[in-house]
Amino acid sequence: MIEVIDLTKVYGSTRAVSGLTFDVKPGQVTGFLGHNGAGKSTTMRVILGLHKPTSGRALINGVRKRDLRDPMREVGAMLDATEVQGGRSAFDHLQALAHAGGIARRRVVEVLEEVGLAGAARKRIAGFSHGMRQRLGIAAALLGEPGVLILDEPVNGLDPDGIRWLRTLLRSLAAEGRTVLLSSHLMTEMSLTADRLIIIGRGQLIEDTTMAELLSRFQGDVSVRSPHATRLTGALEAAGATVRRAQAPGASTPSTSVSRAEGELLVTGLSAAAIGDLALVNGCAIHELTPRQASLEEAFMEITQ
Ligand SMILES: Nc1ncnc2c1ncn2[C@@H]1O[C@H](COP(=O)(O)OP(=O)(O)OP(=O)(O)O)[C@@H](O)[C@H]1O
Repeated sequence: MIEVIDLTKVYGSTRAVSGLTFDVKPGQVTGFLGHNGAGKSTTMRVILGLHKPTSGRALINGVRKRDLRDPMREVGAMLDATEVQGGRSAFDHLQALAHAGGIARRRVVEVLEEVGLAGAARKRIAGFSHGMRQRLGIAAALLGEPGVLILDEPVNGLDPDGIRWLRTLLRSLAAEGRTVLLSSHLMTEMSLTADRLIIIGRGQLIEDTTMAELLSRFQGDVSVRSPHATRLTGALEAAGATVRRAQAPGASTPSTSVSRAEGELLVTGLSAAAIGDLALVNGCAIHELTPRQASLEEAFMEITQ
């Protein structure tokens, strides 16, 4: 469990975080979203005791990070995978961390296997790709099998296999009852991974909700295909709908005119049922009528505008 309570962090003249309050509960993956500079990393750094709050508190399992009895077994984090010194091997790096945290050597072997770095364990980190460094950072976070995981942009640099692996891993860790907080700018991936969302802007809370609730609030559009697109467009607009012509794949500019040819229309402001009824009344054949849910990216952009 993570609790952020009325947290403010000021750097010189920059108010990075301002009166921020939220909880991150166990058993779920919680996504932490915000535009560049919104204050996500600052919040994570304060939770991890790396930066001192200007006011307010951030607690892990009810206490400040520095007051945890067995920190490596209680919280694991990856903030910036590029910070790791490159001279050592992956094994030596993790072994040093394990030694400092009183963790057995066999766990180092295990975790290297878990993150897919067993084959590169003896290689110098300096020669690692960005994705390998990310995997190493995740390995370090998992070393103590902690109940709380905090990961800042863990997906960066991972290949599609790696992204899928991480998604499965984080979901299974949450299913075991762990607390998982992760930030990412990759909205599609976030929508596949997170159950809850904390969205911040300019250091302040904008949303603290579930993924399902957020998406249900944002009406998607309805995709309509009709050989009578022009007539149908007129009828839909007269009923108050907004109609866009779907862009053909590969087209560089959106088409604003509706041709007489069969075309896909994207309609907002009317339900699929209302569109079907209007089409019937106006004698327009319908070849497809598909409600589309708003994407997390669309919802995020609308909320944070
Ligand atoms: N150590 C620091 N000293 C001074 N200003 C800082 C420091 N760390 C962050 N800031 C400032 O605080 C604000 C919040 O930055 P932060 O890195 O927390 O945002 P973020 O949401 O993580 O952004 P990004 O998505 O770009 O990583 C920014 O204006 C940033 O320039």
